[in-house]
Amino acid sequence: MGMTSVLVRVPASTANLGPGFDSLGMALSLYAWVDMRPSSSTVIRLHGDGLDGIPTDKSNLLYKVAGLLYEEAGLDMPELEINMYSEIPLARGLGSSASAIVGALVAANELAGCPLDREGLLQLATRLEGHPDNVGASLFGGLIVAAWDGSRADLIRLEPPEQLQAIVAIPRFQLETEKARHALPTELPMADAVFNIGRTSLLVAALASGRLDLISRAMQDRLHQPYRAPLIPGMAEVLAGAADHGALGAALSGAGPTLLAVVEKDSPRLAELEAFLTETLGAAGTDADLLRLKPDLYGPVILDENEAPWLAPQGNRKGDLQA
Ligand SMILES: Nc1ncnc2c1ncn2[C@@H]1O[C@H](COP(=O)(O)OP(=O)(O)O)[C@@H](O)[C@H]1O
Ligand SMILES: N[C@@H](CCOP(=O)(O)O)C(=O)O
Repeated sequence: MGMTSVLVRVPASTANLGPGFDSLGMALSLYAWVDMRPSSSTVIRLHGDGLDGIPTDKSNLLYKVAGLLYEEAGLDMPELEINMYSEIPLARGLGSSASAIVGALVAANELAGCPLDREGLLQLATRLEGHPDNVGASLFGGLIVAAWDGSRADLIRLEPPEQLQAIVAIPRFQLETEKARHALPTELPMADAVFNIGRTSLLVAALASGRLDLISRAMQDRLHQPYRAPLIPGMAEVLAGAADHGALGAALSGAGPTLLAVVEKDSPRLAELEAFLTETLGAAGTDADLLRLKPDLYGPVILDENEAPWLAPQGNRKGDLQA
């Protein structure tokens, strides 16, 4: 017997972490909330202005994903009342679509009496998103290393180093993941493939063993970032200079346009790094908003329905870390 209503909070994610294209991801302390309950007719409410333009009829992603969960479980889907609020900006490289997919899957799974375990949810979510890095991070929290062969995802979750935090610079324009994937070549030189295998392996080992000193070199990439850089004015300069301004490493977040700088907790150079990010992007004509975030360690969390953010006015998001 399932629950009669479910409110779930799901973290954003940053995919790739540089070289780990479609394989590495980290959950971030920026969230989406999905509430789902059976109803006499289907109603979808999107709260706040962050989800403007998203349909609220049965073509909505959340509704369709809930339907797939019921289908996978071999159950009839009831009409649903769905409410969602999100802090995760759309199409900026912070996994908004993955958080919506994971939120809808977890909520529908709870309503249906948990026919799928988390592993089953990962397989379904990866099939829907097409790559496991964002959905894996949103579903498990922390750092994830994943592989996908088109039909099966294998994933290991790692605890992020305690000292690791992040600054994201979010440009004020959208870049659909699909468009940023079309910028990629269909073939790569062998030397570039070898370069990425070395950096990805080193990055996973550095993160697993807390070798923060290696992160900057391990986050280099030749597989996707050089091809996506022309889509984001100032990106190449940010990636080249961030380590000189106090970052442990820097990468394009997911398919962009957001840029991720990994920083050490309590670093005295955060303000210097933020000024560098804003000025470098600004000089290239890219206005961006900065957030200080932590890794999210939990993935989806079921909350009491009174904790829905649409029940209370939202303040402006400033990020989690101390200035
Ligand atoms: N809550 C939601 N409901 C419906 N569709 C959503 C929701 N969140 C995201 N999406 C869809 O996902 C798209 C963004 O996904 P994508 O291009 O992969 O970028 P990202 O995942 O980096 O934000 C949006 O333009 C929208 O079509
Ligand atoms: N590995 C994918 C990640 C896309 O992430 P998103 O947050 O931009 O949806 C890619 O690099 O295309």
